[in-house]
Amino acid sequence: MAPSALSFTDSSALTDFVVNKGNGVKGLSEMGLKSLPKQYIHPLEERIDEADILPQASIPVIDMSKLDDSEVAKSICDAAEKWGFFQVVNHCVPLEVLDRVKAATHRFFGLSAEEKNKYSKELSPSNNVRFGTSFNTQAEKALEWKDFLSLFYVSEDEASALWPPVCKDEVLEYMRSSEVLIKQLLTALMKGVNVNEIDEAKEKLLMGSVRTNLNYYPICPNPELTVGVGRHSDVSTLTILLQDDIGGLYVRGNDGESWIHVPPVNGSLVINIGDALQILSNGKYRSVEHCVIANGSRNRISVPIFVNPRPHDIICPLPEVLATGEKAVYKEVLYSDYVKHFFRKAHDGKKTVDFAKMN
Ligand SMILES: COc1cc(/C=C/C(=O)SCCNC(=O)CCNC(=O)[C@H](O)C(C)(C)COP(=O)(O)OP(=O)(O)OC[C@H]2O[C@@H](n3cnc4c(N)ncnc43)[C@H](O)[C@@H]2OP(=O)(O)O)ccc1O
Ligand SMILES: O=C(O)CCC(=O)C(=O)O
Ligand SMILES: [Fe+2]
Repeated sequence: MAPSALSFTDSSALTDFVVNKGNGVKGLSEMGLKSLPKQYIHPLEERIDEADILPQASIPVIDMSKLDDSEVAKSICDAAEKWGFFQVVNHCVPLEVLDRVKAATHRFFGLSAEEKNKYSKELSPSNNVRFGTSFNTQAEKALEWKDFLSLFYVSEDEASALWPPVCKDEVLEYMRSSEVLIKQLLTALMKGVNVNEIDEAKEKLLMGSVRTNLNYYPICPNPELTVGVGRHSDVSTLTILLQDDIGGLYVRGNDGESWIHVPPVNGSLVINIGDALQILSNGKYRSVEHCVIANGSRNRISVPIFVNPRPHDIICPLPEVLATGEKAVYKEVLYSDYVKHFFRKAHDGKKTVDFAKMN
């Protein structure tokens, strides 16, 4: 039997229900809590202050149907330099594929806690398939109001055998259908840093591994006191993010203080530069801090595809970028060390990239 909200005055009972038993924050939300458990209350400085939101500002929306026009490639590079974020419309990923993966995400989170918990860190048949809640519950001072399923693609065989049957086909279809878009974006971005041809080695370095997360942000009793996802930058090369029609993703403005909302645009995908591309481009392209607020009236989902180097790749500024005599800002780092560093701490804004800074 599920415990009542009152029994959560004991912190270990809450951890047991949410984390160990696999109920997640969805389980908490569905208990109809009237107030947010204290474990989810974030300090004021970690929540978005309304006064810092720039209502008039917006990240660029780029029409991919005009990709042959050199101005479009230029606008992709400009957006990656200036904002680190943009949305694409009229891209080549079929809208039905996006609808199917959104439905599959709802199906996965609609499973019982017991079913979802079969993919928890402790019980999952593979390290590459993980259901969890918040980000790193061991390292965090305050928990985040989000459950997730993380699927690191290794092979068709592993995905077929070990990914949850209720969503695996749809996630694989979404991943496969995004490949052309990913190559189009990387081709444009590489031209902007004097890499005119992406050979096999470069392709592996830029997009040799892919992780897809399914995120679920259930209705929250006091959304203003917590966060859905805390301030962070992605550690990917780039991220292709599918969001539903609810909104709540905010991107840091160029002044380092303000926040800009990323409004849901029907059929669009949000693209953001990750730390790996910031490092490879020696800082020309920016991985920008972002966060997600919690919602008091609707359950939100999002489905990011993180396009990454392979775990055993060494990342550092590309020779083509340094050919002009520019000094390297980042040193050589083993990509899996970089990712482990990110996963082992709580979200802390843009601090992860310091791990790769030249001393
Ligand atoms: C969940 O909320 C999130 C997630 C994010 C993610 C943003 C991204 O940009 S994800 C893209 C990251 N890139 C890759 O995954 C590709 C490269 N992969 C690797 O290098 C490896 O697969 C590895 C991730 C390092 C795992 O290698 P492995 O040998 O299996 O190492 P472990 O010792 O098992 O794990 C290391 C460390 O990381 C933790 N961890 C592993 N996978 C996940 C996961 N999917 N989610 C969370 N944490 C994970 C694992 O627990 C280990 O920590 P310990 O403390 O247990 O040692 C953005 C925002 C969000 O809110
Ligand atoms: O849910 C979103 O809109 C963004 C989630 C995110 O930033 C992430 O999973 O890295
Ligand atoms: Fe992110």
